[in-house]
Amino acid sequence: MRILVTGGAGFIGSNLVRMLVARGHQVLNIDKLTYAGNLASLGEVGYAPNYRFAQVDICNPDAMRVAFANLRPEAVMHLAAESHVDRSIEGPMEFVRSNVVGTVCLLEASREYLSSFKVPPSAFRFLHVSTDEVYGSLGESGSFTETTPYDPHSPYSASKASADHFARAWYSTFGLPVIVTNCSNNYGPYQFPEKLIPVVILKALSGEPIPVYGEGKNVRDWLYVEDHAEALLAVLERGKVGETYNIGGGNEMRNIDLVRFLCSLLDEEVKGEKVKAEGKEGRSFADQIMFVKDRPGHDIRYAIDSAKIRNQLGWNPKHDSESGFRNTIQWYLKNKAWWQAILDGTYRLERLGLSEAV
Ligand SMILES: Cc1cn([C@H]2C[C@H](O)[C@@H](COP(=O)(O)OP(=O)(O)O[C@H]3O[C@H](C)C(=O)[C@H](O)[C@H]3O)O2)c(=O)[nH]c1=O
Repeated sequence: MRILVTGGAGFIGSNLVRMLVARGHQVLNIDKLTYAGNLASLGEVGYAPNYRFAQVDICNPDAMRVAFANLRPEAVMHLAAESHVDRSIEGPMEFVRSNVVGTVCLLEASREYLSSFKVPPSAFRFLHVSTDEVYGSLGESGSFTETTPYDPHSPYSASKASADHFARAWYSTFGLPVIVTNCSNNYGPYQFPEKLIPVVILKALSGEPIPVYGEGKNVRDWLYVEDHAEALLAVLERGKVGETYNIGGGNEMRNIDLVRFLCSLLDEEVKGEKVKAEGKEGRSFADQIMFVKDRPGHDIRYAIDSAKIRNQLGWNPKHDSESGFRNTIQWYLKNKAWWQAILDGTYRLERLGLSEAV
């Protein structure tokens, strides 16, 4: 398929693009390259004949017209978004602009493309990728289904909820063939070091305190990013237009249990000389855990019911928490150049197509 991916230089986007390109799809990756967009996350994919990249803001209608005309996509997979809850509390407006206005601009650009190029809706799909945070916060039991009413709490989840509503409105009102997906917490290679998993790994390795918000009792469901990418492709290929699909990893954990588990895996993976050299012999990375001020409005628990996508589309996550988290730790241990450049700020040069040596 010819697929226009938005946000393909981000964490989930780059993992998805890698998979699509490897499977032979023609991909045009549109990314504005804001702070978390990083072309280094795509590496060798950049040279594939079935991959192209354009640094484009989805809010720029002229640039989007050119992108649609160049690719003539059969599908849009919309992942471009501001995604970090803490940042949305610090500065909500960027979330409104990227997630709400950006999505509406893209819906409009898609509608205009179908009309200008006389593409029948049956030959096109718009996959809007969203989050389980739109459903709000659960108590100790229950899980979100596709019919759970929306109840977002953070500026981030409110912006995603709004975008979901706009996407569905373009289906109901204009007949744009929209499908919405809502996923749980993703983790895996190339995740920007502001989210919990890379924060834990990198703080542990640097010997700094590992911050756990509040008492660490909040519960999240963890989905390995490659399983998520597989789910998105299953929805694109076999999902029903106008429907919503929840995508969860089936790995619910309290934050503190997860952080302790990651520390125990790190103890095993970073053993021997390095640990000795840092004077940590006989100690666990868990000793670095520090409880810090809680996130305002911190949702207690997310749990997702993935029965619909499992039963109707035959998708199942392949990674359990042991294999997924171990792979992730090993990836961060092997790919220091990737994250060190982010910590140093030098990865920004990648966006300009320049190397550090220039
Ligand atoms: C960064 C950080 C986080 N936390 C806590 C806060 C959460 O309860 C949990 C995970 O936090 P994180 O910011 O990694 O992810 P969420 O706020 O759950 O949201 C994430 O998963 C959803 C589905 C999206 O849609 C978001 O885009 C994505 O960012 O760990 C800490 O305790 N310490 C830390 O240093």
